[in-house]
Amino acid sequence: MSRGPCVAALVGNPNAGKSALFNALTGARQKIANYPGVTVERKAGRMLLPNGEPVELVDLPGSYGLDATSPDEEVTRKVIMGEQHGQAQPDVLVIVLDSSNLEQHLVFAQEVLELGRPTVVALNMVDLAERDGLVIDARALQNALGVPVIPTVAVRRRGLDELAQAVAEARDRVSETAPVHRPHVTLPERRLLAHEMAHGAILSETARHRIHARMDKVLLHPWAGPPILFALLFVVFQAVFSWAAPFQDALDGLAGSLGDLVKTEMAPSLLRDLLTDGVIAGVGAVVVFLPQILILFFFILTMEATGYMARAAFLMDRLMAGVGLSGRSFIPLLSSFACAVPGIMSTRSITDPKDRLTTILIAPLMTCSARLPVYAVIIAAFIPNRQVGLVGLQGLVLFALYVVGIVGAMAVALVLRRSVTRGAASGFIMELPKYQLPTVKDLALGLFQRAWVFLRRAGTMIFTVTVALWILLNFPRAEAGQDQVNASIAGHIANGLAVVVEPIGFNRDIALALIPAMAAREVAVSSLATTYAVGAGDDATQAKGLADQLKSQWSLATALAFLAWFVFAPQCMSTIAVTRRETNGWKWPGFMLGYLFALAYLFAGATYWTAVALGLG
Ligand SMILES: Nc1nc2c(ncn2[C@@H]2O[C@H](COP(=O)(O)OP(=O)(O)OP(=O)(O)O)[C@@H](O)[C@H]2O)c(=O)[nH]1
Ligand SMILES: [Mg+2]
Repeated sequence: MSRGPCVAALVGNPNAGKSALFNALTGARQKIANYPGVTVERKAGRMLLPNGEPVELVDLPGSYGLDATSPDEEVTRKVIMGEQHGQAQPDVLVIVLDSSNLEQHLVFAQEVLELGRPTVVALNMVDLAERDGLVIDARALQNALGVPVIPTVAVRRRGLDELAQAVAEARDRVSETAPVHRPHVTLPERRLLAHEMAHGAILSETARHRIHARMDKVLLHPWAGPPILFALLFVVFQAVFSWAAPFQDALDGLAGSLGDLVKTEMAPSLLRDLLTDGVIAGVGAVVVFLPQILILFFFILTMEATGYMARAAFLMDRLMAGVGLSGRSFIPLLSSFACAVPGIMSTRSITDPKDRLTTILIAPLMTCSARLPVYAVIIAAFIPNRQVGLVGLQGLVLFALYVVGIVGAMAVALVLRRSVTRGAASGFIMELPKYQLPTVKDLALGLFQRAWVFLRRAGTMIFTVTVALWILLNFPRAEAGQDQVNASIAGHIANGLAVVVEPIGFNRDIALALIPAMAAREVAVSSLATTYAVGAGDDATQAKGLADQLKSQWSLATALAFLAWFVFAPQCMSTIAVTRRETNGWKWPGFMLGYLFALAYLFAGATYWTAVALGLG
């Protein structure tokens, strides 16, 4: 028997709490959320056995069976079977069961047990079972399954020591005994057995979950459900603007006084200009949107944790089927509102390859959080902060931009499913997770992680690109009386590109911002801020903020065209890279770039000319 570090793997149905257990046992911070299909890759961490011995613990994507049909389930099967490259076969399998959903989860559990490997069972979510009025006899289940059964509550760290102890004992048995092979049974037989075992283990059941059933009746109602979802999203976008305002003003003020401080304390020099025009004006222009990002994620994380998000997927299933997608695409598309990169990765839970490809191709149309600073800067500058009836106009415009992205994605899906990714929509079965109140700790941790990601991007990529742009904007130096931006290298390039984008109403400054913004969309904001700061030179106009600069230099028609451009334009290197990885080649990322740029150009142009015709030019 090999005596390398012991390897244990967490296996089970989706949404059983595997990642929550993994985090609790290893101190990792894997994403957990209250819907199936969150984990799509294996992830290893280190946990300690009670005797202090380290064990490699592997978190796996949830699975319904070992005959893997989707790419993420394939990973689970391979790891369990020891066929995954670079991953030692687990010595111990930890089956994670949702105790309030026992019968269903016992089906896959039996299939894993039939492998005859050293196994322990974590009877997780016993708190939810109790809440729903279920009392479960872990002993009876242990006798029925023939392996140790440990009740756990991953999110409250209950039962963790006992689980670690059971893993240690199972691990010791590895070296002593040869594997016992269990008889192989068919799926219907497993279902029947699961039913019997679940009923044998459930001691009592009261009808406490009636409230939740009633909530589902309303929230999932074919007529009442969608308006509720719509209204909820509407509130979210109102909040993004109105709640963030005071915080954003404070940050804005801070950046302003920081710039003033540098200006008064340092002698005029290129370094001083780099600090004020590049770092503070440029990077600062992006950082001030942190409050908005956090408010958006507060809602997303809350909806995920409560179980409402999965209901939204259920509601959208019919609409998705209409354009040839299944409700399974909903979760990846939803994740893309945060960022298309994890969104595209989570398409691994989609079984049908064409379904999956279509979802990957339209994911960048979902409004990712990197677009928020771009939209917000333009909206704040050009859309008056007025009430229209009960709602604010700025929030309404933001909401509309999100809707245009979604409608665009659905239209593209419809076309793709009838051409390049032709095929029928596949059926959709998703178990609905239980309603839960989000824990303050998880919510705070999730927000902290988002803030960290955002600030790290600002400090690394956005900072680098902005400084590079500042250099290209400052050299060669302009002669007296000449415009510095026009004289610079960046200005020359921008003037060239401007010819191409002039027909859609874009000016030189926009052309200049679009190139560095290929790295990431927020860079458009920092680039504009830096360009205006450099262009203004040292005179009084520099005191003006970015919003005032935009207002004085752009027409409303140009601003609207710019917004339309960013709904479609594929300005994100990471998305292209992840698409290449997930589709194994350059064909589909190339296709994605082509069709999105074409749409961006078309829609920005249409917006511009319509606005001009309406007299907004
Ligand atoms: N109340 C309660 N909630 C739990 C427990 N364990 C996990 N959860 C919650 O259940 C949800 C699912 O947990 P995850 O850890 O993401 O589930 P998973 O098994 O990794 O799911 P996939 O990655 O989709 O396969 C999350 O909202 C967790 O906060 C528990 O013991 N009690
Ligand atoms: Mg998981």
